[in-house]
Amino acid sequence: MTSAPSGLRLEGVGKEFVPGRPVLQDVDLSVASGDFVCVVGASGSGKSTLLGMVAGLVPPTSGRVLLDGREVAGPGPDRGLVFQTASLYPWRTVAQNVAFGLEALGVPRAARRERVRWLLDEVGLGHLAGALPGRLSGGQQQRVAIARALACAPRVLLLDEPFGALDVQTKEDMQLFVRQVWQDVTPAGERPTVVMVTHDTEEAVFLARRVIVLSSDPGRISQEIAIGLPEPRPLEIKRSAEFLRIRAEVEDLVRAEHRAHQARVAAAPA
Ligand SMILES: Nc1ncnc2c1ncn2[C@@H]1O[C@H](COP(=O)(O)OP(=O)(O)OP(=O)(O)O)[C@@H](O)[C@H]1O
Repeated sequence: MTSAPSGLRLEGVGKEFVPGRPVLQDVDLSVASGDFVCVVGASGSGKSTLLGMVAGLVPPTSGRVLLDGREVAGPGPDRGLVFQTASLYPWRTVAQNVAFGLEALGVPRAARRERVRWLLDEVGLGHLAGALPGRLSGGQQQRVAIARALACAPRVLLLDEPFGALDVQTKEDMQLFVRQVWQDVTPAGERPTVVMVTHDTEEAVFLARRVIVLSSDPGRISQEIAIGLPEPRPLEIKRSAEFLRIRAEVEDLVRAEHRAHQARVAAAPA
């Protein structure tokens, strides 16, 4: 018996919300288990749609999404999702928010408590376990959302512009944090696969081991750039010549896609 290929695979994936007007077309992508991939591209190129398909929230019009060889047919605990706004349950404490998915899975109370405690320590918020989300800063709320997404030990962590609403310093703290989480997310040290959408090319190059650039009209993968920066990556690496070179390359690609999109919009009949 051969074992199923491990990791995430998109095979000829396309999406049309309006028939005949594809948002995404022929997307082929393989993400090895434990890899960290960032998706960048012009606004409206279909980045969130792509993530939504992996999450199982957006059914593809064509092609298929496979996780460890099994076709994704809907949301599941093997994929954790975090959006730009933390969307925590305001009436539940921090610990209760993190425990939500574990309750839904019927994990016994003692095991739940232990897992939640471990996760809150991991995200540096153990002291706020009993607080309501309204008391937390934006960065803290995103940490809780990430802890909640990790609670069921997902195979894949899907991040959709998770730090887009944060100030620059908090954002950098969160970038270091998410890389740390990626490195030691379970007591066993197992690494989740991370797929993150961001508008911020510096963030993409700092975080990812591979950056995927989407083209527009329809969205397709136009480039895949391996980020060969050394590990671990301190913030200072952002000032290195190699980092700046890769960042400029990614920025040029995204800018070219954006301009091509604008030119097509301008040329389209009114
Ligand atoms: N549920 C939906 N129904 C109809 N059209 C949709 C739906 N979701 C997305 N779209 C359209 O699909 C296109 C791609 O949207 P998507 O949000 O995936 O792009 P994006 O690259 O994430 O954009 P941004 O960078 O601005 O967040 C847009 O034209 C959007 O209007």
